[in-house]
Amino acid sequence: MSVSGMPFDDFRVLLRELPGPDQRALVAARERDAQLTKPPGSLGRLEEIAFWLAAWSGRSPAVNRPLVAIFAGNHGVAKHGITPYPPSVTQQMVENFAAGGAAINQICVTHDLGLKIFDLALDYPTGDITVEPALSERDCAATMAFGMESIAGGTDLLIIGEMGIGNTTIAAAINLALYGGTAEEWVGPGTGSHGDVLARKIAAVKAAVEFHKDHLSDPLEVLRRLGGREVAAMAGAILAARMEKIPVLIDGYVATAAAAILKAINPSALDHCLIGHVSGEPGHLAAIEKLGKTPLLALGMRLGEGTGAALAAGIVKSAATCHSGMATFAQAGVTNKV
Ligand SMILES: Cc1cc2ncn([C@H]3O[C@H](COP(=O)(O)O)[C@@H](O)[C@H]3O)c2cc1C
Ligand SMILES: O=C(O)c1cccnc1
Repeated sequence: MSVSGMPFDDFRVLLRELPGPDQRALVAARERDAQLTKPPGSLGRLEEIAFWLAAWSGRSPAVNRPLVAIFAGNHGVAKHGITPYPPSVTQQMVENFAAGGAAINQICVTHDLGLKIFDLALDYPTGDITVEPALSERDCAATMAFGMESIAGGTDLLIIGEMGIGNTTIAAAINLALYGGTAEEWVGPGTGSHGDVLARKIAAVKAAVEFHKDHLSDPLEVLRRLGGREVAAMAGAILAARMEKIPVLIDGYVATAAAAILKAINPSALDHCLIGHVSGEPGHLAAIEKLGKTPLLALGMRLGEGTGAALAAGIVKSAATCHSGMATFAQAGVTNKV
């Protein structure tokens, strides 16, 4: 927490002074790529991914300790009947993650990814954003700091996921606050909100942005007023990864909204991130385009938990392995183009 002033001050300073890409590692990766036994460019986006890994890790592309970090939180706005499942499912799914029974567990097994779950005061839902801020500045800053600590055990590829019943409503409110448009454009079914439930979801997002409208020009205020603990922690984790030279894969609609807060403060804040997939949530593609990104996968998934980004981690691992493991023309005795 800041000793100098308000709790957000330290984050404002960090976000002003973000480290840039490592040009030496980038040049070295481009030089090696040109020697590998393939026509130039023939590995398409895999080559770009290898360069991105080099630039943002500061070394030769490698993924040896990928980590899926799932942040879980509960939301006061859920009391408005905006989602078909009760908030108790958040804790139950945290237990399911621990027991190995969720989709994300199986994807982690498939691609040999580490998995850590961070549950954030699940018995204390955030404030109801239609009538009060989700979090105090102190709570929001402390939760961002907690998210920053999530990578302390070390990783070389961070995959950001979440669990929190009601959090597609939160993500829609953040997007409406950051980008404008209408609530209808940003609200989708989430886990399956239709009919009256969907109408209440749209109404809650409208009411929340209307209630806080005089305070939304500062993205950190958008985060604390409309966000949630898992959203604040995801923003902190993405920021910490930048400071520690760890490339990041972002998952679906909710994780993208957390990332958007950082981009709104510093346009270069997500240069070390790729969007793992475009989810089935209708507003996700527009939200990704606002970040100037192109998702790696489009599989019609709409689950969260980091599942889409974890699948994309398999592609990122392949990009690193091709780059580091392929033979050069000279090594293999293959004739290069004349
Ligand atoms: C069993 C179950 C497992 C999940 N895993 C992720 N989510 C996803 O659904 C929630 C967001 O959707 P909404 O805004 O409609 O509540 C988040 O917890 C998200 O991670 C799940 C939801 C359920 C019900
Ligand atoms: O895209 C997501 O992140 C998403 C979609 C539906 C439900 N939960 C998460």
